[in-house]
Amino acid sequence: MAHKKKGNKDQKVISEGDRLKEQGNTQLQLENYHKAIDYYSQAIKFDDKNYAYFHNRSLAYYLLENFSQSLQDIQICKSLNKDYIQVYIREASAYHQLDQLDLALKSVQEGLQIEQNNEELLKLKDLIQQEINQQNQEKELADKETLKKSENLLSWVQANKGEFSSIKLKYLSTHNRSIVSKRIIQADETVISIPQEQVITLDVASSSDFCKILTEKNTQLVQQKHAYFALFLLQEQKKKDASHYKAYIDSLPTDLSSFPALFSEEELQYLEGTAALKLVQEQKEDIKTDYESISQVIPEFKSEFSFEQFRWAFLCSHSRVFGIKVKGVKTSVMVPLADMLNHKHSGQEDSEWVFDDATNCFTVKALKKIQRNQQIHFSYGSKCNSKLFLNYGFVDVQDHTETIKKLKEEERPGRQLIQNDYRGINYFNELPVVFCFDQAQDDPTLPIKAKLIGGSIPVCCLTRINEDFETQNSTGFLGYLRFICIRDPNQLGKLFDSHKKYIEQTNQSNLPFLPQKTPPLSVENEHKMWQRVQELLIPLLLKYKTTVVKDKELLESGSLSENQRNCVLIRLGEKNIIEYYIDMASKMMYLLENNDKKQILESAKSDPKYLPYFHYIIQVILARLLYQK
Ligand SMILES: C[S@@+](CC[C@H](N)C(=O)[O-])C[C@H]1O[C@@H](n2cnc3c(N)ncnc32)[C@H](O)[C@@H]1O
Repeated sequence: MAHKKKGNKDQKVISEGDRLKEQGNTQLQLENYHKAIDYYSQAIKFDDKNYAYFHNRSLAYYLLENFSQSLQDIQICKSLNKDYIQVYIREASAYHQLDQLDLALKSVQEGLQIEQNNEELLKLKDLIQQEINQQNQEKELADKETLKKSENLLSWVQANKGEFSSIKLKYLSTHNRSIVSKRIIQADETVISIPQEQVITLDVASSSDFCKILTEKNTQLVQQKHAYFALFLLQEQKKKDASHYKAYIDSLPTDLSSFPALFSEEELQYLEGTAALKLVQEQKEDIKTDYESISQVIPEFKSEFSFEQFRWAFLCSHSRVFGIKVKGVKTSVMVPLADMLNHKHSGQEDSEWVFDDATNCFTVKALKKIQRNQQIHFSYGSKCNSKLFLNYGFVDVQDHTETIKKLKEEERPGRQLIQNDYRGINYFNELPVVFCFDQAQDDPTLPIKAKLIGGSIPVCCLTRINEDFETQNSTGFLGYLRFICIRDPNQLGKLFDSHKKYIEQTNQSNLPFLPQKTPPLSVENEHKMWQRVQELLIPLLLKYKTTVVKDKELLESGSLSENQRNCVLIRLGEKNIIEYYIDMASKMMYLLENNDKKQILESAKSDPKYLPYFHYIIQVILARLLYQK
C-alpha cells in the first residue's frame, strides 16, 4: 500500500515508496547493487503494485548478473504494466543471458509490436537470431543419431539428480564435443555435479564378471586399470537396455581415428625416427598382450568381443579416466558428462574437479568467472605433448608463454626473468633419453660410485628432458651425466664426504646418494658432461628423416591432415629439444675453455646468443666453477 507523505502544498508530495526507490537509484548509480536491491525491496513492501520498483530491482539484479531474479522481477513488472517498453528489453536480455534464446526472441517480438523501431530491441533481435543460427549450424556438425545420444545422456544424468544447469554441449566437429557455459558462471560455482551412482569407479569396474575371474585367477595384465575399465564398458554395452550406464556408454565417441594406436602405416611414417613412435608401438603391443592374456583365461571373452572392440574400450578408458580421491582413498573413475570437458594445461584451465565427500558427488567447480558461451576446460594434468598425443589423440599447440612465466615466478620469487624463462609452446614437449655408465675395466671410480649409490651400477638410465635446462628432469639429467663423467677418485671422495655429512646432519642412515643431484664439480668435469650431452643427442638427431626447416615448411603449407600435422608437431618438438641441448653444449664448452671471467660475464649479459643460458653461465660457470675453484 502506498503511504503519502504529509507536507506543504507547494512541495511535491512524495510517497515513502518513491523515497526508498530514489535511495535505491542513488545506490544503483554508485554500483552498490545489493544496497539498491534492499531499498527497492523496502519500496515494494510499501507498494507492491508499482511496476517501477520491480523494474528497477530487476535492473539491479541484472547488473549483479543474477539473471533469474532479474527475470522474475521483470515479469511481475510486465504484469503490472504491459505497455512499458523497458519490460521487453529487460525480459529479452535476461532470457538471452540464461540462454533461453527462443523465449528471448519472443520477448523481443512482443516489444516490437509496441514500438516497432526501438533500436535496443532491434539490436537484441539481431544478436539473438545470430546465436540461434550458429547453434543450428553447430548441430548440423553432428548426425541425428549422435545428437540423440547426447540428449539421452543429458536426460539420464538429470533423471539421476546430476546437476549441470549452467552448461550445454557444443559440437566442435562430428566427433569432438565440448562443454560451454550457458550463462555467466561465477568463480567457485559448481558447474557439474554427478552423483556417485552414475560414476564408474575402478571398484565398480572390477566387480564385473570378467574382471572378477581375472582377479580370482590373479591374472597379470600390462595395463590392468584400463583393461578392467575396458572389460566393464564392453560387458555393459552388451547388456543394452538392461545396463544402468547405457546412456553413458552410447555417448562415448565411436571414432578414435585420431589416436596413434589406430594410425595407418602411412600416417605412422610421419613419426619415423621419433621417440614417440616407440611409445605408440609399445601401446599397441600392450593392448594386444592384454587382449590375448584375457582371452587365454576367459575363452568366451574372445568369442564375444573382437580385438577392435577391446581396443576401442581400452582407448576410451585411457582418454576419459580421472585419478581422484573418494573419501580419502585414491581411485580412478569414469564420469558421465564431466568427461566431455576438454583439456587446457594447468594454469590455463578454468575449472577443476574434486569428489565432494559431503554431497557424494563428482564435482566440477569454476576456478574463475566464466563468461557466457565460453568453452570450459579443465586440466588433464601436467602432461607433455607425447602423452597427450598417445593417450588422447591430440597435441597441445596453445601459447604457454604466460603460464610458464607464472610457473617460473612461483618457483623462484623475486628472480629476474629473462627471455629464456618463458619461451613459448615447445616447453611442454618432452624427450626420453637413455644413457649408460662407462663400464671401462680400468676405471678406479666405478666401485666407489656403486657404493655411493647404494648397490650396483645400473646398466642404463632413462630420463625425460625438455627444452629448459632448469626443470627438475633436465637438471637431473645433467647431474647424472656429471656423476658418470667423474674419473678423479679425489673428486668422488669429496662427493662421498659431503653426502656423509648430509646423512649425519639429517639423521638418515643408509640414504643412498642420488646421482641426479650431483652438483657442478670442476671445469673439466662440466666440460666432459657437455661433451657427453652432444655424444648422446647428435646420433638421435640423425635418425629423423626431415630437418626442422622442412617440418616448419610442412606445418605452414596447410597440406597435412590433422593426424599428419600432429605427427609433425611431435617430431618437431623432439628435434627442438635435441637442438636446444646440442647448441647449449657447444656454447657452454666454448665458455668453459675460456678462462677470462670478465669476458664470460660480458658475453652472458650482452651477447644475444648466450641469453637463453644466462642463469647457467652466471650461477654455474662463473659463481661455482671459476670463482670458487
Ligand atoms: C575426456 S574427452 C573430452 C571430450 C571429447 N571432446 C568428446 O567429444 O568426447 C578427451 C578427448 O577430447 C579431445 N580433446 C580434449 N582436449 C582437447 C584439446 N585441448 N585439443 C584437442 N582435442 C582435445 C581429444 O579427442 C581427447 O581424446
